[in-house]
Amino acid sequence: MTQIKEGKLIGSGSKFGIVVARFNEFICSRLLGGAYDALHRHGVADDAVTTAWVPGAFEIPLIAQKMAESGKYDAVICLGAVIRGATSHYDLVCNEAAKGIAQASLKTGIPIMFGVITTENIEQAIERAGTKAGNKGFDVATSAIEMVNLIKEL
Ligand SMILES: Nc1c(NC[C@H](O)[C@H](O)[C@H](O)CO)[nH]c(=O)[nH]c1=O
Ligand SMILES: CC(=O)[C@@H](O)COP(=O)(O)O
Repeated sequence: MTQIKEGKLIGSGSKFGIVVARFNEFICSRLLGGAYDALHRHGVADDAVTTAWVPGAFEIPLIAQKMAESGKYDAVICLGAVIRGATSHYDLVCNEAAKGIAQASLKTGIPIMFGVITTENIEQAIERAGTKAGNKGFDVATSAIEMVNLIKEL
């Protein structure tokens, strides 16, 4: 019985697109740094990574899908930070970003990783962007490498 438990964490030879939101840039720049760190530590060449900035998380799915459709990337990493405000806008942005990213990945067959943190307040976002709760950008980039290698083994 063949069992593929996980993709290897070998990034060399693979190409990655990154879509990062400018909204809450203080947080997103740190998520991006974490993603770069993970890719570099796992052997991904600097020139194998292309980063596109978008206004906010709501715009991530479109650019992520364009990157995935281009055939230039083995995986796309999406980074953003949606922090709840005083209205229901938070819920709409979170839901559409998550739904759009998932749909783009299934439509294109390319791993499009959900690295958009959705928090109740700024403190929670800071905790997940390189402090007490780690760096979600690092985590999602590592998962991207695993998914690329897993697909190669199927
Ligand atoms: N409030 C946040 C937003 N809102 C902006 C939207 O994402 C979008 O750019 C705008 O509605 C124009 O289409 N975006 C975030 O990434 N994070 C937020 O907390
Ligand atoms: C998550 C958001 O879009 C947020 O910044 C909007 O804040 P508000 O609901 O106070 O307008």
